[in-house]
Amino acid sequence: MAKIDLSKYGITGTPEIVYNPSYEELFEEETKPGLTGYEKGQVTELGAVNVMTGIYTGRSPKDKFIVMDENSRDTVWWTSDEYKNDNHPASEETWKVVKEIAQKELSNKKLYVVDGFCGANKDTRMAVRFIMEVAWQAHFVRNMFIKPTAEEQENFEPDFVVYNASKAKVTNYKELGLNSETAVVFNVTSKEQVIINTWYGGEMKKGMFSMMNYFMPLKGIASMHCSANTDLDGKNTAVFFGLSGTGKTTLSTDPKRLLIGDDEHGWDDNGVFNYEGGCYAKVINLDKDSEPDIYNAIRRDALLENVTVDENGKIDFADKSVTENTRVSYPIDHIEKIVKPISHGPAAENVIFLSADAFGVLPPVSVLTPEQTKYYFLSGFTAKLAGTERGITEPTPTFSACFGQAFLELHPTKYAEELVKRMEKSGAKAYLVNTGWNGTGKRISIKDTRGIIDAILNGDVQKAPTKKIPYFDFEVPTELPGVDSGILDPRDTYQDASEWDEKAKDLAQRFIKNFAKYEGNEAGKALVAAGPKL
Ligand SMILES: Nc1ncnc2c1ncn2[C@@H]1O[C@H](COP(=O)(O)OP(=O)(O)O)[C@@H](O)[C@H]1O
Ligand SMILES: C=C(OP(=O)(O)O)C(=O)O
Ligand SMILES: [Mn+2]
Repeated sequence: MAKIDLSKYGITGTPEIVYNPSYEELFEEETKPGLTGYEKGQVTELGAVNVMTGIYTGRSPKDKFIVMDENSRDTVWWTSDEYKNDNHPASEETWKVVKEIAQKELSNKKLYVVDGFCGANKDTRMAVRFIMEVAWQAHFVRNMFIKPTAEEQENFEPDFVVYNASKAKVTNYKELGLNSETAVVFNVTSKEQVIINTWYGGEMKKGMFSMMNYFMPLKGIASMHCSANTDLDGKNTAVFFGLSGTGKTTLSTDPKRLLIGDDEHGWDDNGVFNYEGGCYAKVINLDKDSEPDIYNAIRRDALLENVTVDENGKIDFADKSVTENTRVSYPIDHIEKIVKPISHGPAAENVIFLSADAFGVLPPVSVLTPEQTKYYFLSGFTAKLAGTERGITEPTPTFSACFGQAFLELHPTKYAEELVKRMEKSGAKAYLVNTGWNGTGKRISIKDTRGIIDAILNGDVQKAPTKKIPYFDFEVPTELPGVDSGILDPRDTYQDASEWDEKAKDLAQRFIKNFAKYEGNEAGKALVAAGPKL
């Protein structure tokens, strides 16, 4: 095993480094007798280990900062009064201080170092080195990132380094211009990330996604917050955009298709490729029968987070006393039907926008025109579901540009441009699928949504009779095999269709108001006609 010297990262006095541990070693480390608190892993009845991630059980977007320097100043899409987002600027002085806090925290102790790739394509992937002091965090990144081969490991030169100092705090955060004792800070020039005072694994995973979202579009590659799969011949790719909890992982894991990836992808001249080596599924109320493949992926080497487990290792997936954002990470090969050995498929032919509409207005499926595609992609209307972000405790309607605003480092129009360019070339069709609520007050069933996805992917939706939905001018099918026809027009799910009408007008108004931020230029103004009208 290659030796590693951490003094070049300003980390000194390290008595022991567990470098690129095997799954066996990770298991030993995270369940070692004597571990206490949030470091302690518990073996469950399914063989997977469960850990508690502490106070932070979801991302903390208010604590996300990017160093503003000569490279980032004119490229990063900074938060502003006109368009608030999660790209808060940090000064170079602040960077110096937070990096020192991390170096100090990580010095003089036993550490875990894991190397992995972000991006399945050799030409454009990022080699990432994670340095941390908690064993299960090493397990998490081993699951989520692409594992180098023995030869790649020998010659591993990191392009990017992540310092995870989850046990440290930024005490003088006010004078540093930070938001709290917790900080997640990126430096796109030195290519480093520092994490302080949060243990949530998602900060490492979505952190590197944010960095891919910075570097990939600058190379002309579409960078997408989506899952992806392809047919059993590996020829007919579909991508599923959606904010957290809208169904990317659930719906892309489909025994009739080969999974490419469940969350982060690029689309270049050769097609759609995964950034990751694993999946990160929500497990709240996980049901063996409606999500059998995810359920079966929960075994030895998978890592559960914040799930309620009794002293005998029995799991209660229904319990949300810690958080609704209970999770499992597993290497992608825990799913049987996957593209191997490289998570890659040809250019997408179907592009699906998943929106979990908490208002119950959007039809379960709408066929979008090319202009509507651009409008609804930039709008990114959906609900933030409970738990994934700090402070969100119930489904909260939001406009999250490109269905992943929290991870966009460039202006949303850049992602739209790259996506549309790729879609035009492949002739991809686009659909808006509501995986959220309707007039029944309940969430649309996974069974109905799966039926809708099947109909999109096998072409039935193109043959179905359709009608137009007022205000939005959505074209919706009125009958689809395997789907309850009573839900396809959302008005039919209300006791009184005028209730839908009221809500629809309100939602249309919200779209119009939100889109104003794109109307500053001709291209944005031209799209208004594709949006809702009152
Ligand atoms: N109609 C539906 N379609 C997809 N998921 C649904 C639906 N109804 C309920 N769910 C639940 O919503 C959650 C979707 O989570 P997940 O697929 O992990 O989202 P993402 O990968 O987009 O973050 C799962 O817990 C799933 O069981
Ligand atoms: C892990 C996250 O989301 P997703 O469910 O999209 O993977 C996240 O937003 O922190
Ligand atoms: Mn997911």
